Amino acid sequence: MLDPRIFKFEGARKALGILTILTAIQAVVIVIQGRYLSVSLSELWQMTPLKAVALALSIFLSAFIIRQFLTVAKNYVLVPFAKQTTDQLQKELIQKYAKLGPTVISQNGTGKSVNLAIEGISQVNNYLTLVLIKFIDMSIVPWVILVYIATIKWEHALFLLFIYPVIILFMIILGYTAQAKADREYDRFNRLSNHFVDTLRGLTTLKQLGLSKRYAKNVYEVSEDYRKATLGTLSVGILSTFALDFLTTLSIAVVALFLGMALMDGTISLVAGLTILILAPEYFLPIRNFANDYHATLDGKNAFSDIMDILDQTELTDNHLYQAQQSGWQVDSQLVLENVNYAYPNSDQLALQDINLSLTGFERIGLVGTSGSGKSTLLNLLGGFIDGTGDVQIEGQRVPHLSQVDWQNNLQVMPQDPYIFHDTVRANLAFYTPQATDAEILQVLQRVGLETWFNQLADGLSTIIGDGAVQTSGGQAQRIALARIMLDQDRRIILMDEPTAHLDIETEMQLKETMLPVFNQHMVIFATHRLHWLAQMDWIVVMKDGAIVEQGTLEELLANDGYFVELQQAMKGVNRHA
Ligand SMILES: Nc1ncnc2c1ncn2[C@@H]1O[C@H](COP(=O)(O)OP(=O)(O)OP(=O)(O)O)[C@@H](O)[C@H]1O
Repeated sequence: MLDPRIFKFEGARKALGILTILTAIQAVVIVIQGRYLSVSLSELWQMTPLKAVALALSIFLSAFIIRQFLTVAKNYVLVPFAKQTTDQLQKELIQKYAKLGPTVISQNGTGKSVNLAIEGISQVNNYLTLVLIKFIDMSIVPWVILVYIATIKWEHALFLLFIYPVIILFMIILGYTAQAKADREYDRFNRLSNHFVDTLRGLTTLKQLGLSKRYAKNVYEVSEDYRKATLGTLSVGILSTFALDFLTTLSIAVVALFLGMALMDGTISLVAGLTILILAPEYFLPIRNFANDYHATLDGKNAFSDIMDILDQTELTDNHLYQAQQSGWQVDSQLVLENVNYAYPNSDQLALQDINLSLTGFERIGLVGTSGSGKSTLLNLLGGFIDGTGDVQIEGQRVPHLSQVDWQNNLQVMPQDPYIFHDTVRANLAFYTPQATDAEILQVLQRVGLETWFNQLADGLSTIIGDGAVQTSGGQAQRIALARIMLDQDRRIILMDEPTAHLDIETEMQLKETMLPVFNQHMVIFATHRLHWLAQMDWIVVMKDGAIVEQGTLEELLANDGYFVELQQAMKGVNRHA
């Protein structure tokens, strides 16, 4: 019912402790309220003068007011706790995304990941605010009332005690059905989120292919699916509310019947009978409240569980094992991978198998292979975003993976679609080098050929670019990524994942001219489908189905007349038609 991981949060025990005390007081107050309402009614029924009933009435009224006051006080304790917990959860989740890296996002999908950090957090807040109080109420109030009723007439207490597990059983059955429906709804919602983000991302392609209408229909169908799943959950929620109300009302009616008979027999006084009758609905109220809100907050429970699962993922604690002996990657530095394997968590196939690679100093290494051969996975492994099994040594130091802080401090990355942050030109360029001066940034802008573009910007280096501001073309984004690399003199390893794949050949050639000098004094690992880059590489690694099938200089590979030559023919064909 409650995820025990809630108790891990700061202030949880204190808040729950205070809530428990307040609820216990409230339970006693409910009993007093019921008792004195019965006394007042019974006295009034017997025509006792109002003055004589005044004390009982005022006790009842005071209990009533205190009860309401305690409800407010409980919310006063819970709301800040829920807010603080969800704020902390949001911060931790985003930090965890940053620590776990891109793999966690690709596992969950971008839509779901974003959704968890925004909508999921508000659902968790709702869940904590609604369910916690109800849960504590349910754990305390009925039992205090039951003990009191037992002191009046144990038979009724016994009946109420027996009926309780029946209700719980009923709730569990309906709860399972609701949970299954809510899980389905939650899955659909995540699918919808991912679908929505994919559609937005691919809008240009869809428009170009004239498929946007068909895709809009697709989005409509996924939304419809989600709507139906939501209605399915709601219908179980409504059914369960109805069933619980029916069952509790029936139980109260049975109690009333027995009380009526006992009154007629004279085995119970009017005050005692009325007290039991007034307290019986109070006995069932917490479980009814809990059940009602439980269904309404199932999505919050699911979001909480998903967020906690991500937060519970083990982080690497051994990322300081490699201690750089010299300042950064040098001409004599060496990285050796021996028999390295890697499988993505959601797949039982090896995406990298038996990788043996030795990289030294400022080499330029070309990574080639058909689509899906494992080039990006190998770059991710070298970047320390994923860890495989096998033997890894940096400068002779054996490490379990490359997620080593000192190693990653050498790296610069130039992906296919460099991300332009919604920030100033200055911040976007001085990404690796926050200390860069304006003069240095301007010089680099000129070197990468962005001068004309820059001169048109309204606020110079302070102009905001990125999503929702000044947009950049694919070529401009690549130049910005290159400028980031140029500004940094310390990081000497550049990982490039088909950085020119989206560019037309003219832009690519212009960019190539700017890029080649940057390769000097760097180790460059360059995954590409474009043949003309290979002539600039010192060493070429040929991949197929996750394995390195050949490696050597271009001349050696050509002389071998093996898979590389076959691949080259195929690439030539593609490149010619590109
Ligand atoms: N996040 C992922 N989860 C599961 N499998 C994945 C994931 N990313 C890639 N793969 C699989 O791993 C294999 C290697 O993919 P990878 O992206 O490394 O190939 P690639 O050579 O870079 O392809 P491309 O040239 O098309 O970018 C493929 O079979 C791919 O389906």
